[in-house]
Amino acid sequence: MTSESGRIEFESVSKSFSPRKNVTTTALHEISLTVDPGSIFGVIGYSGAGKSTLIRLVNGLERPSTGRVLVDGLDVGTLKGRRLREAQKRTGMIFQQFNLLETVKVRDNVAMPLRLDGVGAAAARAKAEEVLDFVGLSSKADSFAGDLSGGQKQRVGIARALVRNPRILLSDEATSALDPTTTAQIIELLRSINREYGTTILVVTHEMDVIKDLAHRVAVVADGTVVEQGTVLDTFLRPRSPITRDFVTTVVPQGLPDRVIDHLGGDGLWRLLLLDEQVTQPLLSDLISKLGVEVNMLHADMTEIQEHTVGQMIVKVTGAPDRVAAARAFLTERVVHLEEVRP
Ligand SMILES: Nc1ncnc2c1ncn2[C@@H]1O[C@H](COP(=O)(O)OP(=O)(O)OP(=O)(O)O)[C@@H](O)[C@H]1O
Repeated sequence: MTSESGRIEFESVSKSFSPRKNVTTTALHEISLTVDPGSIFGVIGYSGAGKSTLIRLVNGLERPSTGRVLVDGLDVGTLKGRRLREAQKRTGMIFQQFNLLETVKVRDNVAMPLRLDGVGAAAARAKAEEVLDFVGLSSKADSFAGDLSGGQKQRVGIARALVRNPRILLSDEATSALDPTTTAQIIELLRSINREYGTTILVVTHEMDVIKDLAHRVAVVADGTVVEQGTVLDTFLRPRSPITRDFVTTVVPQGLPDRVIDHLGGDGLWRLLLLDEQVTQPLLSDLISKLGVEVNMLHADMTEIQEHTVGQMIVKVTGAPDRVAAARAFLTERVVHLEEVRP
């Protein structure tokens, strides 16, 4: 297997379900996406957007109605029997509800995929212990899975997903049942798997925080279609569609209360985004001293996105109309993004 393996391509993929006669649900419509080998790709959408269906197409748990899903060039939707099982070994999967056998010991849960592949008990056990060590759970190998905390169960789920050395890890809302601290630990573990093994990770989630902390690229899905895709940083800085804006707002609140906007509204009420060294500039003092305007700072925050610092300020600039226009031009030069604030 080369380090270039682990590529996933969706080529105009649609998927419909017909659970009953005369009833058809289109879960995915004309999806085209490429997930590069060794990257972490996030898919975000609300409940029912088609995320689980999308991820299940990658390991052949669902087949496209039209279009193709290629894993390292292999058209997964056409495979059957032994060839499908071989392809499925390239992908591991983790789930929101962990899907462990609760009354089975942790070590045996992890070794299970290898035992089902026909690997001998001793070799399967040795490999299970190796991956349990990687996820930091060696000490729980003899515990029953049902006796572990949620975060520990997800570590076991991850160990089980890694036991066949997959080139791709699929994560279906893997942190959605966990508290914020445990979520951060699981995200760090997934990042370390990506770093150390070059494993491609495809993660579906409804939480923009997870995208921010984990993914390199993101696609936003709504009603079975991709409404926007790009790098995570760019998506946070310049969300284009309303739904993407809504997701970004859950991490970087973008508004002021409407009452405040109504009170201050009109020209000069701006939201500024600053990137990396821009956040340490004496921006507002320069603005005041060079352009002679008044500046009222209404909101400021800072966050880390993909090893970049992103600062946000909402300001109200007042002065003569030509001075306010000059202030706008001055700021546009010095920040990465400026927009009017409206209710
Ligand atoms: N096996 C199935 N039979 C019939 N309809 C299905 C099936 N699987 C999914 N659907 C439908 O396809 C649409 C997308 O479902 P999917 O589970 O992929 O969405 P999701 O974004 O993962 O949502 P959630 O986060 O709530 O699981 C929904 O309307 C769902 O009812």
